[in-house]
Amino acid sequence: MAGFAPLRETSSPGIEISEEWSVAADNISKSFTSLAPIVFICGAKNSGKTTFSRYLLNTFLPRYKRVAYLDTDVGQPEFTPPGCLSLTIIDEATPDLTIPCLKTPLRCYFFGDVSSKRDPETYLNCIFALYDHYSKDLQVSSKNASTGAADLPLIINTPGWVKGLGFDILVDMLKHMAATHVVKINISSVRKNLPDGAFWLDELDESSVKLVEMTSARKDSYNRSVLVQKEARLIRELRLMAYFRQCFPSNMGITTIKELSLALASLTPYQVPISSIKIRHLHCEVPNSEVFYSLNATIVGLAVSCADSQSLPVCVGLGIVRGIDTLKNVIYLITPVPQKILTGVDILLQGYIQIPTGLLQVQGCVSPYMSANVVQTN
Ligand SMILES: Nc1ncnc2c1ncn2[C@@H]1O[C@H](COP(=O)(O)OP(=O)(O)OP(=O)(O)O)[C@@H](O)[C@H]1O
Repeated sequence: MAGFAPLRETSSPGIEISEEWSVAADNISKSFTSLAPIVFICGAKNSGKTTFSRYLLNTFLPRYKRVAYLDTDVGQPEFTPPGCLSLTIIDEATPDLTIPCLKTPLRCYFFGDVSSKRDPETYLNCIFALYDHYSKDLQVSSKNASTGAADLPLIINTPGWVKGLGFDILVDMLKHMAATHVVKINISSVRKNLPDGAFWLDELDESSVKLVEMTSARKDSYNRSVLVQKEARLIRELRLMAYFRQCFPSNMGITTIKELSLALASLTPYQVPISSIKIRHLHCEVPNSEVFYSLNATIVGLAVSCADSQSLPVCVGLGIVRGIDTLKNVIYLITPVPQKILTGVDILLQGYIQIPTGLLQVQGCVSPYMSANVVQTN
């Protein structure tokens, strides 16, 4: 029966891989010219881009051993907390296709927002810089000595914002990147999909890119896409909590949000001398007199400036500004970033990533992040 492609159960509960998906992943992983595949995955919201990316990653790994993953979905990144854009090298399969896991990226930039809407130019600059790092430094260095072919495939997962400015951003990405395959996942609600065909090319452009059009894997008996709506805000908060959970050893027995909020509130923070860092708000201007007030009780990107002033500062992780003492000239910071890396940090990047509300309420004490006298100004 047309449209009722057989579904394969995977080891991940609830995830089924259609034959269309499995054939596509297989064909892409076997297509090898002088370069390993560079696969750009796009499509409507909740169409399954991330799930297919994870599945493709697992398909690539036995063959290539290492896969580069460029995450452009700044609201719900795969391996980093929200607000980050990153390039990660993966060398082991994702055991569960439903659960994202945190990994240390090879390179990361803190964009500081959960959508590219407010500053598409900076967003694209970060993505281009990550892609260029792959194409100029990694793709070349990964060339197989005997075959001369590059052995490091790249998967690019993209956000589900495919209309208006979101569409223009996708086109700009595709024009910058030398993708070998563009995987377009369509859903049954046609008007929500990307345009048919090679939508990123101008009329006279020629391209050798292979366009792989496929449909979302789950369908109902009327062949309509079954889209599982995600609670984006909740997912973001859980990702941030999972990130800051890393401040503690895994055997510490922190299993609830309450336990985590208490543990974070009791953790001895790092003291960062104000004189050793620059503070930069990424998306708005803060008057000098308000900088510390605006910084207090926020999540910041911990960044290291580059010798080349044109390059974007590289983000090594996130921190919670626990308090600021302007008499002692120190900022108190909670972060899972190890001290030896933290000592290289010279910029705190502030954006719109907020402390999850669940962590602000600590039973038994005044919320440590919000107490009125944390910032001393005289
Ligand atoms: N093949 C599948 N089998 C079962 N569930 C699926 C499958 N594909 C996607 N889903 C579910 O649908 C939801 C959306 O999937 P996914 O996150 O992969 O979509 P997305 O296109 O990346 O979303 P977004 O546009 O928000 O980035 C998830 O809950 C996912 O588990």
